[in-house]
Amino acid sequence: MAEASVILKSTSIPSFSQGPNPFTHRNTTHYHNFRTVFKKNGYSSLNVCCSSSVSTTNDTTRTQKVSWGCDIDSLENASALQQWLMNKGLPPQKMAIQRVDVGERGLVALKNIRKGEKLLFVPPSLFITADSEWTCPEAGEVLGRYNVPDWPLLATYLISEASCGTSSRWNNYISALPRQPYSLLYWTRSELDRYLEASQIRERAIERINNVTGTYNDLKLRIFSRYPSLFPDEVFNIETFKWSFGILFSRLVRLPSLEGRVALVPWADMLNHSCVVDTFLDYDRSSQGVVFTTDRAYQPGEQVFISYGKKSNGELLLSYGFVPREGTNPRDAVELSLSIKKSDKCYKEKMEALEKYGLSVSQCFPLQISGWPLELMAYAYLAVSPPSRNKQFEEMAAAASNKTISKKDLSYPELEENALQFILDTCESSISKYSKFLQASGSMDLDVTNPKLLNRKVFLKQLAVDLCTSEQRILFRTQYILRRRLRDIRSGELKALRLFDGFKRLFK
Ligand SMILES: C[S@@+](CC[C@H](N)C(=O)[O-])C[C@H]1O[C@@H](n2cnc3c(N)ncnc32)[C@H](O)[C@@H]1O
Repeated sequence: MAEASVILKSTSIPSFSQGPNPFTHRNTTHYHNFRTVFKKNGYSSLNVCCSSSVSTTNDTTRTQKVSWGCDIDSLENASALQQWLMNKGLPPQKMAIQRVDVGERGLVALKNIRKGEKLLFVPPSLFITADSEWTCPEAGEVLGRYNVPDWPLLATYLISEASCGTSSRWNNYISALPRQPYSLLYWTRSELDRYLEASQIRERAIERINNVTGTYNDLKLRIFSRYPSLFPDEVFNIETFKWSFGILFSRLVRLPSLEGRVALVPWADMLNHSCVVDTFLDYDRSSQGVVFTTDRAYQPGEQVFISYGKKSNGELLLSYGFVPREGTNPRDAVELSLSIKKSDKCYKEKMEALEKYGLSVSQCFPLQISGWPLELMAYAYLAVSPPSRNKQFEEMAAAASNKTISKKDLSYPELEENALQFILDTCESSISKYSKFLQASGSMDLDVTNPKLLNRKVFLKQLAVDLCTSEQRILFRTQYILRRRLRDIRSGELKALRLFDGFKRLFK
């Protein structure tokens, strides 16, 4: 099964458009306690309870107080969901929703499951897609007239259905969704600045929050404000949009066998992620349902996992709100931001060359424990190139871009040492930012008097500490490799110099 397609995909939503954005994990038992404390103390920044007076067809329930979703580990709502799904055509399952160590609730094997077995078989009548029927059809018609793309449409649909309470056919599903999905969408700007200052994920989170806010503002301006009786502020507001986008980021599935269509697939979305598992959800034409094929055997009582895709810890935190335990994610990566110095004599020429290939003077490249991409080295060559190299600027910029098929494996032996030193310097300055945060984190936020706030801070800080520790680990490894390579180059040069001196003396 093609990986990119089957992941529970995330998307950045630059106002009404969607750009896929890949994702992975494993054992995160240690978060469980934090989450439990966090929830038990009742913190919820998103108290999405609305009591709105809306007079649309079929809307008496909208006038009642509606609570959206449930506590993340609520089994009561989950078993009602399971029962409802069975009544609506979900075939008998070899798994059941249970409380689990990794991921709060998950699907646990009831019987022996073989490797290579197909599971789930969720029929299309149970998917939520952009074509699903609206309990309030007038609202659906309006969005249809405005050609709202899938993501904002589904976000609005979820809110609309949630506000319809028991009149919605999805009531059981929505009641079992988490009231507050744990993604970075729910972090405030000051929390992002405080806890994720060292990590590039902070920028991604800010961008995502801005995209969600921009999408909501756009919908409000163009549609909601024109039809206030269909889309009242009390129901369709930024808080509820953050909730619905949080649900989409953490649960929406892209189905490659249905031309990459996106859908919420109840039941399938109770599966948690593992980095060591290599199986994804997809639509199976022969059985006409969403399935996945196990890549290992499970015994009764064991939690069954899928993969959300090959994602770094930062990407998992961004969309899913968890960080795998250190060293367990082989796809983990950290973004290193390289920049051309303003004082560079060829700053303008280099900038122009980069812009030609869709890059900028400040560019991020992913480092992994196993190494760095060729594009990063090409960028470093450009950054350290003297003016005499200006004929090669374009070639370097092209190789630094992943948008071209030009030769990437550039070799400029005379520039190599400077290029590696440039990457090392950037890497070390990034390491020191992480060290500063990790050292300060021990004493951070102990002064909070409000216990609910304290729990939230402890929880978010722990996530940030775990993320920063894993990202710093990759940087340390990169630092080690760079230092070794530089030492080899320098000792090779030294040898050559000694040899040259020896020859000189001989000829004298
Ligand atoms: C598709 S849902 C899976 C079902 C979810 N556990 C539930 O109870 O609704 C994705 C969410 O599950 C949790 N999750 C999934 N895999 C996890 C893992 N390996 N460790 C911790 N949490 C995980 C995260 O909260 C994530 O946002």
